Amino acid sequence: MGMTMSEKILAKASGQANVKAGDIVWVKVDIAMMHDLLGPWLVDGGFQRLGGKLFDKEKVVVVSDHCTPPATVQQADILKFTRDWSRDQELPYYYEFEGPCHQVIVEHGHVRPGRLILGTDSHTCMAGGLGAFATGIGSTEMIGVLLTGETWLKVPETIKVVWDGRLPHGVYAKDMVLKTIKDLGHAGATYQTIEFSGSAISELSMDERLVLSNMAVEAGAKTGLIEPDHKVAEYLRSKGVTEEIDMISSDEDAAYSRVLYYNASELEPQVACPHEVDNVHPVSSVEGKAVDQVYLGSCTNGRISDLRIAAQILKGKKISKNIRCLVVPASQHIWMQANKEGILDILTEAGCIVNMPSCGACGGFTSGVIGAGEVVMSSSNRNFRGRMGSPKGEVYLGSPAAVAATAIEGKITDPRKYLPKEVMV
Ligand SMILES: CC(C)[C@H](C(=O)O)[C@@H](O)C(=O)O
Ligand code: SF4
Repeated sequence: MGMTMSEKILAKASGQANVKAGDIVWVKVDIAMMHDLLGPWLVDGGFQRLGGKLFDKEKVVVVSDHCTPPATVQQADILKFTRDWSRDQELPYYYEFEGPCHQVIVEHGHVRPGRLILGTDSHTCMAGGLGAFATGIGSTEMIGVLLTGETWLKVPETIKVVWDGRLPHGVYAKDMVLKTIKDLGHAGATYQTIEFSGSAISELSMDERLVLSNMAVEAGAKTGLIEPDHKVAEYLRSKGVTEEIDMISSDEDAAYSRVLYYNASELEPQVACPHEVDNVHPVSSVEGKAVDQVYLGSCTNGRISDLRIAAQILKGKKISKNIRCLVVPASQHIWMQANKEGILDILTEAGCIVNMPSCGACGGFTSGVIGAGEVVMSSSNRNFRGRMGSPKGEVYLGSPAAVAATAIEGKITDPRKYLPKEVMV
């Protein structure tokens, strides 16, 4: 019997030739990632009591992103603690104010195919888009990882999600993943890997693939894997990675717990409605719902291709007078690229506010929280009660194109209306 990508990565990490779903394995961790909110200030007590010595500082990456820029004194204190701790531990990889950790660790080349990456954040699974087994762990568990570089994991079963065919104009990876989560349910992949494959997945850019893996956890999955290919290899080379790339793939005869098949050409734009990420409907059934805020950003959909699509839609137009539109590039690097391409000018001329790269508005942590009764159309990944501020607010999730079209009308809008065929991507 062959092995899935998950089984292969966990076999390697546990120093065995073969493992199978259900096995409990001791694994060596390639990258331990923490962010400010669930990082040093939470782990340090236990870490110091148990010796306070990192297993390998080259393999520990810390990113301050949730409390940036700090909106309260407590957040500023957490940020200071994180910065001081990273300096005291002489960490070579501490990033601050650069954007959400998942994007930052991809851009800095920490994410590579075949690696085992554990992070104190549920969307650590995004790194699976490059073929790494990446998953979130709690801060207490992270203490053990920091001290020993090891932990145990149960090898997950894998659900294969096959998307063949060609995506229609105006339909994106976000729509694919929302549809997949609708069908799986928000807990339908609990403790399993989702492996995305098929011709529509191979066609996707790296930016778009990361959307799928990012949201795997929204169906409860441990990680969301995509087989690495030449696009991943080229991306890593462009980031200065010179070592051999592990082009890992699942064996033909690997065992899957479930296989779902989709034809991408039949997909329409999708929207996740309050207050569950699997409450997904075609945009046509929620069109016209008035919103107060539009949010284009996050580690899910704040990348350069997302900002380009929004700029195509908003160029020469104005956002509705009834709303505010927050644009948050997913990293400083993306911010600079968008600036070079004139995208930030287009968006600000349309009336959007461009905020610094951060988790702030996405999770209702710093700037951009919503009040009771307010409705948001967001390009992010979660819409549970209170996600972006008041529990009496409502969050709808859609693609960046749907978000940009909604900004123009002030109500949820089918993006295809604003994407004439010749400029659609
Ligand atoms: C703050 C943190 C617990 C959280 C996560 O783990 O995902 C956040 O990043 C989110 O997106 O909700
Ligand atoms: S989902 Fe939002 S809050 Fe969580 S890491 Fe991504 S940008 Fe930050």
